[in-house]
Amino acid sequence: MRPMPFSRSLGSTDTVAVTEPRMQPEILRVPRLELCVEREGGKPTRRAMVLDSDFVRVGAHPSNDLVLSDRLVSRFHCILERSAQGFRVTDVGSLNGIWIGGARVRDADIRPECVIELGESTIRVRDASAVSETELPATLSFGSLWGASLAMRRMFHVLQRVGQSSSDVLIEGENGTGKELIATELVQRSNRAQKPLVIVDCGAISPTLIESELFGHVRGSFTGASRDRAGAFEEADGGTVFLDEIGELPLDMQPKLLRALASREVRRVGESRARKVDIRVIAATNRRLEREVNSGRFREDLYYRLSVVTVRVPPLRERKEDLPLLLQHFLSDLGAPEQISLFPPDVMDKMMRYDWPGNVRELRNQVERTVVLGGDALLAGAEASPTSPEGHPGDARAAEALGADIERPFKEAKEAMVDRFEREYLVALLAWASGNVSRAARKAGLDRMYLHRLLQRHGLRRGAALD
Ligand SMILES: Nc1ncnc2c1ncn2[C@@H]1O[C@H](COP(=O)(O)OP(=O)(O)OP(=O)(O)O)[C@@H](O)[C@H]1O
Repeated sequence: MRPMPFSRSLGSTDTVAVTEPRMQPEILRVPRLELCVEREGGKPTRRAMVLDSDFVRVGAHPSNDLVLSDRLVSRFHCILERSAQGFRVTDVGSLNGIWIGGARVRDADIRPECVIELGESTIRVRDASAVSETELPATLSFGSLWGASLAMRRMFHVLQRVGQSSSDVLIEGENGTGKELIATELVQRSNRAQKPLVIVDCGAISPTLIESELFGHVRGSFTGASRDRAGAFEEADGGTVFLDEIGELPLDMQPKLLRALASREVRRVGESRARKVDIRVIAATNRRLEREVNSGRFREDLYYRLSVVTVRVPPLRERKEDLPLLLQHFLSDLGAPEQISLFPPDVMDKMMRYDWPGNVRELRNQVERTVVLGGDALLAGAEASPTSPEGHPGDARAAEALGADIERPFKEAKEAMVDRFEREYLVALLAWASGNVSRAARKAGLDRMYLHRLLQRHGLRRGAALD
């Protein structure tokens, strides 16, 4: 697909007109901040680091970018990152908090000369000679991922480098920001592209089954284990395991995963023999794992192991300049580029003002909905909150299309309609997820076991499903 011409603004320092992806690298001027530690653990000090990457982790643990030796600073205390407004500091669940100007703040936009207090340490934020120059490839896409914002283009740059390496990767980002798409693109660029990619949704598998899903089991090792079965790690041998929603992994499974990652060996449930596996692990989460570590829900050592290479995907509300390009992309994908006329300037204005809590997935759905149902659908979607009880004007038309049969008693007609709906929904859902029930359950927001039962009821899946 080729995006239509549009222009993007990178802020006051830099406005560039973009017509289509160009091959020449481009010099981007990126504002920088300097972080000066003026007090550390109660003692005066003077050390500085320049913040010209997209985020910096601050805390007492050695894996942070800025490590503070202070007994009152948490292992993972706060994050300083670029935002649409400039820079932001966010407390990631520290015990003693972050303080600015005598007030405890959870997150705040920061400016040069702002002083952040944590424990018995202080960091002064300074302007680091205004800007740094970064050479970025002048591309607006990374495979099927599109983005024109500075944040996305910097991420594409990082992804290009990560794609060429074989290291494990952690992808962090809110729901619908494209984490799975990134994982797929990374796999396609790696020398494991022709080897299996096994996706495990740690959030959709019951805690009692997750060990078997990951590492396999031998017959009789638990009720329902009627035959030997290889787990995801063995199935992916030579290829990649994508551990989605890694933040949901039960605490008691975490040391086992850590051992498998460190040794590249797995033991099936009920078996003492270790089996060697050659895998690359890509993990994704919509949680701030630092916060999970601080609250004891995620093991520090596993986080440390997973986060060696971290890619952070910014939420769509932080990069609204991506909207026109994404819109063009989705319209082209739908084979309806001319439907851009459904998005006149007043609609674009509303889209720009909307926060997109469901991120790019929500945008994609809204665009599809608008193309199918007409302009009203998107206006309503962008104005009402996603949980708005008012519904969309298009719903009336959609209900009519359901064809309610008044020749039958209400109860019977309703049951028949629900039945038809369930079946159609499940068929489409399974097709979308290429038969992968975990993925399907996650997309539909259903418990995996419940989805299995539904599939069985509609004759869409044979057998007891899990074994
Ligand atoms: N930058 C992008 N360019 C084009 N399409 C995108 C982009 N980001 C996300 N999408 C689309 O948005 C939808 C959601 O993406 P994806 O499933 O990868 O998100 P996710 O972060 O893994 O979500 P979740 O955490 O809910 O599983 C997909 O249809 C994907 O193709």
